[in-house]
Amino acid sequence: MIEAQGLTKRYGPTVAVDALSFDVLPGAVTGFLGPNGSGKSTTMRMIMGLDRPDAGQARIHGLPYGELRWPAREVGALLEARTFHPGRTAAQHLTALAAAGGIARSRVDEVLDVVGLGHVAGRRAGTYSLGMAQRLGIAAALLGDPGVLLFDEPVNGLDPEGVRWIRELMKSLAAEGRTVLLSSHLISEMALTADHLVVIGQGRLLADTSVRELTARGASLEEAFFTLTAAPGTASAARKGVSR
Ligand SMILES: Nc1ncnc2c1ncn2[C@@H]1O[C@H](COP(=O)(O)OP(=O)(O)OP(=O)(O)O)[C@@H](O)[C@H]1O
Repeated sequence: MIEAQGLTKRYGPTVAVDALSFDVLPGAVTGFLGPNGSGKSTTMRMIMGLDRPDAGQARIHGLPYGELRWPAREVGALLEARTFHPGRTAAQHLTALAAAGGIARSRVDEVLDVVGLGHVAGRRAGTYSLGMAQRLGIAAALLGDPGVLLFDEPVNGLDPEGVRWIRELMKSLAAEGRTVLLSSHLISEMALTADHLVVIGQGRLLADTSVRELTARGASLEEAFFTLTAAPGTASAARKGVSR
């Protein structure tokens, strides 16, 4: 389980995340939706202990990331693709991560197979396409077999087969009882993948509800999303005004 309580992050005058509270429960895919710049990545970074909140707290299994005993075995995240050394092979990259995280070496081959990179594991990761790099990032997230997983835009750069693969992977991870938080800009994809949604705008919570409930508010999930995120003065809000 992930808990965010009053999470707040400022960058100078910008309030990136504003008193944000939500829980992410196990056994479901929770979609994390919001317009560009609404604070999704910053929130995920605070959950993973990479950014320090100015106020509030994020906890995983009841503890801040920094207090987890074996963090790599409790939580895995894909926050950015290409966080590997380009000169290392995928197998070398994952082996180094396994050693640092106290994870058995045998997991490296297992996760390479799960993400479909087994046949190119000996190639330098710097030569990978964006889609292959995303798969390597997912392999790294899965390496410690963690119960909590965060994925920031994992379908970026993936072809249709890859997008479908991600959808099925997310669902199967949730079906195994894991906690899965997934951000994406693709609302249609979210409608197919997520069970629950946390929607934010300008760093604030706009909705914390099931996909079914939010979809029922409008003609489609996309319409419901636009209605929810339409801030005064935006093009989207103007469109709404005209239609009313
Ligand atoms: N390191 C930083 N320094 C200054 N401002 C930042 C920094 N990181 C994020 N921000 C600002 O914080 C706000 C939230 O950004 P964030 O990347 O968390 O949003 P996001 O919802 O993930 O966006 P996107 O969907 O475009 O990836 C934005 O206004 C962004 O410009």
